Amino acid sequence: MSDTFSKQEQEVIYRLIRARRDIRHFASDPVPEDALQRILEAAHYAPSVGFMQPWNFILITSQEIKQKIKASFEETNREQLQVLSEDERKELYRKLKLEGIMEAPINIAVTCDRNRDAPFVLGRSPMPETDLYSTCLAIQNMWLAARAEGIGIGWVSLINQQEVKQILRLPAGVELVAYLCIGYPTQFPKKPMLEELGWKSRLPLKTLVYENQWGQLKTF
Ligand SMILES: Cc1cc2c(cc1C)N(C[C@H](O)[C@H](O)[C@H](O)COP(=O)(O)O)c1[nH]c(=O)[nH]c(=O)c1N2
Repeated sequence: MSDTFSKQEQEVIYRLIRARRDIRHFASDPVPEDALQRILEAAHYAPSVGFMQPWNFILITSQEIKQKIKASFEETNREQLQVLSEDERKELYRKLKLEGIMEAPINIAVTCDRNRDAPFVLGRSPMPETDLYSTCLAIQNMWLAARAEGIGIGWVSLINQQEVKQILRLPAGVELVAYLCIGYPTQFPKKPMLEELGWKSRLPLKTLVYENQWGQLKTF
């Protein structure tokens, strides 16, 4: 295997990054086992603090468990609606579909075992949350690999974390990082749904790059 990437390969990765979407509408077609295996392997190749590899993946297909998670979503979503005060924004929020728990053929809970390799994880002590950040990197790898396979992933954080930890019987020290819905999407929209529906737009990159902020620097 060559250790350089051709122009064509480079284009593929940038196209993939832009084409990835958060998916809430799923078809009922099952996810092939070999594709799921590749997606999980992609996750497992993520970088991690001290090479800790703190993640685990809980595959959920049980209707009963999904229903319990969906109930947690519904309650949390109702609470969030109450937090919104402006009428217009509230109306828009009400229209958003923010999960596909029951429709997605597989749900995956991604966890972080904070005690793995304890007590000494190289590089974690000064920034204790780096094990959680590592787990998020694994999730992004999954998201991209799934997109390459034509499979969609939707992240659902509108759930009660403690309640879901109990439903999934996570042991002490194991944190729930993400609850994901996985399956073939009805479509991959060109833009984020929140952008399409006018909730929020993508910020211009140049407003986020602080060039020469210390004055004396000429170049980065
Ligand atoms: C940590 C975290 C948590 C959530 C999300 C994402 C991430 C990274 N997103 C998806 C989010 O709305 C989406 O990524 C952005 O709107 C941008 O859209 P694309 O992902 O580019 O399609 C998300 N979406 C949703 O419908 N319900 C949810 O609860 C969440 N929660």
